[in-house]
Amino acid sequence: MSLGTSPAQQIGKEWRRILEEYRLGHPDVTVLDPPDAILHLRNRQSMLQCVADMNLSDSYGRVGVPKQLVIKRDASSIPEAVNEAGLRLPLVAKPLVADGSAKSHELSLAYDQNSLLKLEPPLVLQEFVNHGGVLFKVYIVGEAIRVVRRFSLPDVSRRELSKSAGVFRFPRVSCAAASADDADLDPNIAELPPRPLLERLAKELRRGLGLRLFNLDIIREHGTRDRFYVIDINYFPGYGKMPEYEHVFTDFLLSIMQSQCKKRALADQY
Ligand SMILES: Nc1ncnc2c1ncn2[C@@H]1O[C@H](COP(=O)(O)OP(=O)(O)OP(=O)(O)O)[C@@H](O)[C@H]1O
Ligand SMILES: [Mg+2]
Repeated sequence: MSLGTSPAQQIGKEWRRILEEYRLGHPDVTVLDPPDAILHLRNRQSMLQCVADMNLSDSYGRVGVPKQLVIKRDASSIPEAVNEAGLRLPLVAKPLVADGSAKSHELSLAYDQNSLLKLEPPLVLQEFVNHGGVLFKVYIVGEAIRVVRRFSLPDVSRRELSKSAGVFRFPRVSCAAASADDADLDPNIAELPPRPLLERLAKELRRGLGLRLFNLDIIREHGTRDRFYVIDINYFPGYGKMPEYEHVFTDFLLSIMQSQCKKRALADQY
């Protein structure tokens, strides 16, 4: 093992080598998404970079990422780093690595400067954006897009913030959160993001990430109609929760087969 490489990274490398060897040995096998592009989503900093670079803004709305900061080590440096970066409390602390393990989903909300010292790097600190307690899960399967509403963390008022202190560890919201589709929600918050905006976002992300099977968590900033933030992107999420998943997947796989057949037919002509 080379110095500076963790066992997990080493296994990851070995796994990629095996996949690459298999791909080269079996040119007829279709690779849906390349392993390197998938790995890009395993780090909460790099996962949102594509959205940040895109700076998507049109007449339908604006899509960005919450202001964030990466802390690699040393919790004692956090308060100063937060001040320098101009991040406003409360902050969501997320483990830097998002590898699907239970640990990587242990998120917390830090309300005050002192509580920042209790956090455990490596992590990403993200400004908490009030969003009316509802988030949108946007599923991408090739060209197809499906959106569902989910309950999320409630807003934190200025008054509440001034009275609160400490680190609040919160459970995995997406597991507990039932569908918010039938709930009696504020229509301004519950309204799905405009379709044309989602289509542009999905198209740019497919291209930028080089992936076809992923989902994103999007929130609408409270008090706005058209200000959106992407807070999370996952590779191959639980598609069982996506409406019409059987049809969407069948169409996706069929379209891939058809384009492969066309390519082969063209290659045979020459
Ligand atoms: N910047 C933010 N502002 C407001 N709420 C946030 C923010 N980041 C995360 N949350 C809340 O925390 C929840 C979990 O965050 P996130 O999706 O990043 O973590 P996760 O562990 O990858 O979750 P999962 O994989 O279950 O979706 C979100 O669903 C949302 O309710
Ligand atoms: Mg999420």
